[in-house]
Amino acid sequence: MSEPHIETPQEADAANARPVDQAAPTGKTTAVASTPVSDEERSGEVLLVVDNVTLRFGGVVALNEVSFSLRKGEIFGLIGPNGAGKTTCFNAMTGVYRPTSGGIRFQGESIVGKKKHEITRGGIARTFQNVRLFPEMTALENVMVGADAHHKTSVISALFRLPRFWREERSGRDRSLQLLRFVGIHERAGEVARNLSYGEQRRLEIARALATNPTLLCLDEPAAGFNPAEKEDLLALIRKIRDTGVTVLLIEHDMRLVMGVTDRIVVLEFGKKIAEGTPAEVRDNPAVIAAYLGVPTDAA
Ligand SMILES: Nc1ncnc2c1ncn2[C@@H]1O[C@H](COP(=O)(O)OP(=O)(O)OP(=O)(O)O)[C@@H](O)[C@H]1O
Repeated sequence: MSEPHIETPQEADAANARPVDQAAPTGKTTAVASTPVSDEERSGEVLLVVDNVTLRFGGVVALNEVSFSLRKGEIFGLIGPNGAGKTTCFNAMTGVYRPTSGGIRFQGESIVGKKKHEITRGGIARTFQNVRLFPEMTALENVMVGADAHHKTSVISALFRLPRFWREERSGRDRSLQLLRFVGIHERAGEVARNLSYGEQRRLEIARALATNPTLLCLDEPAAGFNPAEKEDLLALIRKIRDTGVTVLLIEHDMRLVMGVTDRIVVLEFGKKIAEGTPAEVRDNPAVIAAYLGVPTDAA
């Protein structure tokens, strides 16, 4: 496999700047009748609600009145052919794009219009389709950047290296090492990110996302470029993450992987939801089979 390009967070932000404007030229989201907050949302059983979301880029309708909800503790798959709107949906949920209309609620509260860092602090973390790490920083430092999202150290405390700064620095380091161990790359803690193998980089991204202490972890094609053995290991890691109480939302092209690990799945095609259900229900759905024509339907 060719050497992967590590997109730095700065490059990523630059790439994202234009679409935000395209997605919401007026800077305002059109109000549409939203579904009321349900008892299940209030009790925390339902974690995230995507409510009738439409998102346009000029003439392209990337999401067309899409609705679904995620239950606490499940592994949820978002699938669909190329260009179906999966990444756009992630971007709307994580504050990169603002829906043209519709609502998104997390733990019963609207997150439309919130900034990316506010959404991260609120409990939604994500990884990206392309690896995005600080290539010259060590694996440990990359994870500590994620842990920093929750630090309370003031600028004064950091500048003058007050005790609070050192306490947080130490606890951030310890937790980051634990997370590297959790994803299985602790032996590479001191290595700069660009020297890690592709698979290690993808695991590092997951560790960094987990460092923000998410309630919901969104993984955008985490198995892209993996061989079958690496995919099996990734499945085990995703289950292990869920077992710690984190809800997982997974975009994935590999049908076998999606079918093997998810509790429920939503299928998008041309920005529209065409199916929702358990892996078995979705696999047998004629609309899904048609959307994936060319992909063997027994791939699962
Ligand atoms: N920034 C953008 N500007 C204009 N159109 C965009 C932009 N981002 C996405 N689109 C369009 O929106 C549609 C949905 O794209 P999106 O990337 O969300 O699909 P996807 O399901 O994630 O596809 P893939 O599996 O190929 O990553 C596509 O038609 C795409 O060309």
